[in-house]
Amino acid sequence: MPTLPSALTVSSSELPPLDLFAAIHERRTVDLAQLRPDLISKATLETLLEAANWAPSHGQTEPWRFAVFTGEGRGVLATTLATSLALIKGQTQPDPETLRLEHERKRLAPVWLAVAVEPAEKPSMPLHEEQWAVACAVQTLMLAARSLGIGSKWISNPPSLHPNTARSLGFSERASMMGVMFLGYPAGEWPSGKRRPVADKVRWFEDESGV
Ligand SMILES: Cc1cc2nc3c(=O)[nH]c(=O)nc-3n(C[C@H](O)[C@H](O)[C@H](O)COP(=O)(O)O)c2cc1C
Repeated sequence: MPTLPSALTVSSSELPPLDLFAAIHERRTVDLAQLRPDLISKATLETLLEAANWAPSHGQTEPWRFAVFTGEGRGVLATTLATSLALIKGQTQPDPETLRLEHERKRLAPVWLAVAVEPAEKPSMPLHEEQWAVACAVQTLMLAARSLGIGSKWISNPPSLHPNTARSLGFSERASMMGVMFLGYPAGEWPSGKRRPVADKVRWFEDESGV
């Protein structure tokens, strides 16, 4: 089993962590319907958040903010997202059926996270750079999760980005949402992935010899 820095010691995963390149290639977005109901321990979640906290940020602003929802706590996120959806539709409150469905959906994954960006006051950076840093943190978290056999999905639908969601979940006045995520152990095979060739996305400027 590879040695991990002490802050990243795995306390609850059943399998040895995947190495970095395997986790990169095999990280896959999983669907809610593909998850086992198994819980993810708090120690494991702390390991994943600690990994995310090592993302880079311009000016060391560390603008990533997370809210974690497990167990009954998932209901807080469900009610918040249903209310944000109602506001988007010009209603003041969610209708009971939407609320019920949202709560049901939240119970399909053992862990949900809300992801926000809180731009630093000083040094002041362009918002997009702060958002890029948060995206780095999310990817780090998803790779660490994959390494421990945990699937993930990042969702950025309108309710997850709505200002009501940020305020209701207690993020600061300066913060704005970057979506929600869920985590869970997949029930069966990992979904397979596909990418167009990287060569189509890269131009090289180099010595004629190619070295
Ligand atoms: C910034 C971001 C936002 C995303 N938002 C959604 C979303 O709202 N709904 C969704 O179904 N998938 C969303 N995804 C997941 C992508 O659909 C998924 O990453 C893509 O299909 C590639 O699959 P893979 O993650 O298994 O490689 C998002 C991914 C990223 C990076």
